[in-house]
Amino acid sequence: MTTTYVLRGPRPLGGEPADVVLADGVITQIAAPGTADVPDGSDVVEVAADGYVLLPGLVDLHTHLREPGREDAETVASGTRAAAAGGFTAVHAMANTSPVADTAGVVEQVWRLGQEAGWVDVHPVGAVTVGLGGERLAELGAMADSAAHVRVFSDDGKCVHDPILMRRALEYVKAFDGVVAQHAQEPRLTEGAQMNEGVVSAEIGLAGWPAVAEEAIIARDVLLAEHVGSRLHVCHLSTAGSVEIVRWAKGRGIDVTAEVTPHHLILTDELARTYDPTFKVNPPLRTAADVEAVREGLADGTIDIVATDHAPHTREDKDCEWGAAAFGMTGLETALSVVQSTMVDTGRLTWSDVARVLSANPARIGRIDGTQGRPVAVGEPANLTLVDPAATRTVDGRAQATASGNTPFAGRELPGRVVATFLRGRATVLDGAPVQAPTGSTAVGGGVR
Ligand SMILES: NC(=O)N[C@@H](CC(=O)O)C(=O)O
Ligand SMILES: [Zn+2]
Ligand SMILES: [Zn+2]
Repeated sequence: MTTTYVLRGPRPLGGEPADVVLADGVITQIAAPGTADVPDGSDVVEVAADGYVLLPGLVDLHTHLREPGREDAETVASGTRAAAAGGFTAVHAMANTSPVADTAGVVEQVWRLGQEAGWVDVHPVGAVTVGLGGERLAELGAMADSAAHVRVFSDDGKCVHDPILMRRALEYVKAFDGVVAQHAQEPRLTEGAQMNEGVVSAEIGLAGWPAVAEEAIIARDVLLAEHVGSRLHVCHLSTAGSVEIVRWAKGRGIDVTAEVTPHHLILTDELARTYDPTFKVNPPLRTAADVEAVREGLADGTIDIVATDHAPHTREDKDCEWGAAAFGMTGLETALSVVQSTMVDTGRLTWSDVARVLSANPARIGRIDGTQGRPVAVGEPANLTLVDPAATRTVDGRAQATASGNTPFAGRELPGRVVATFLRGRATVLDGAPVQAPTGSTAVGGGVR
């Protein structure tokens, strides 16, 4: 018999308090506090949730799980456990593994590993080009038709810079309502780049990565998407100019969506002065004016989602001098807190907006909105996250569930704590801690069927 959970008094989407009952994988009751009928004779767990906010399970469109190939940095099991701890019930796993996820075989392997781990639904992203080489289109159709039902395609880590290939990819994915998620980085303008190009890079003498290297690709790609009538997603947008281009493109009716990472909502290139490679990331941390622009873009809907770009790296790849260190920072376990701190506690987003940018919209863009990113309503799958917004915590990299310690928030105090996460009614996190590895899940592949 499965456990029935009775959540006492949480505020769904930050609204009025209610009792919420989860049974047999779905939400079976939403009732006035104290009035929910508790079924007799079943295995019932009551969760005191006064003052907590109940959100739909979070969905990440951009996670690096590193398996296959770099299991020393993260595995599907460790990364998805971290995801559950951060309040997620689904993640899209980026294709820059080794081997690259550019065939039906590799995406099915990642999808199966996700099912076996059972922490969240894992939806593999397929590579756009063979081996992320930027020269030949991968077998997008075979990945789409595979058991993994791939709908998101990306060479993330690398930019699809050849305009002919980008055009063909955009045309190709239309056949199965897929999307190309572009890592927008003009390679020639960023050769040797180590950080944002600006006042700080000039002062400390690190090679700069200019905003125009991102903006030029986004401008090109929205025009290509318009030309071929396809769907484009912009990964980890980071500059004020990029926000303006996406705003213009949407105004023109172009089918473009965009994401911002938690770190680009809060951190700036001033942190490079520490020469601590924890702050080395692609795209680089930008200026305070850019941070303000991405917050504004997220608040006004120009930016559709927050995606973590969780990029775990081993100690060897990060504990070295800045120039030699890998690009990337972890994010699954701090994302919601950063969004609360920068957007909710500042009055720029409501909790209902948070549900939109961290659950409904990413599920829709990834075409998994049949099962994830659903409303908190009776009859819906019980994919839920219970958050205590009044809690504060000091981030301890070593105490996290991810196998890698490269969090940029170590030692920082952040608001909010994920108290519980439910995947189809089964608790993956309770009392703020991942619950013993669940045995397999009933995850279905992504995409519309
Ligand atoms: N964000 C990063 O700095 N690194 C990512 C690649 C990427 O997202 O471009 C990684 O795979 O490590
Ligand atoms: Zn990227
Ligand atoms: Zn990435």
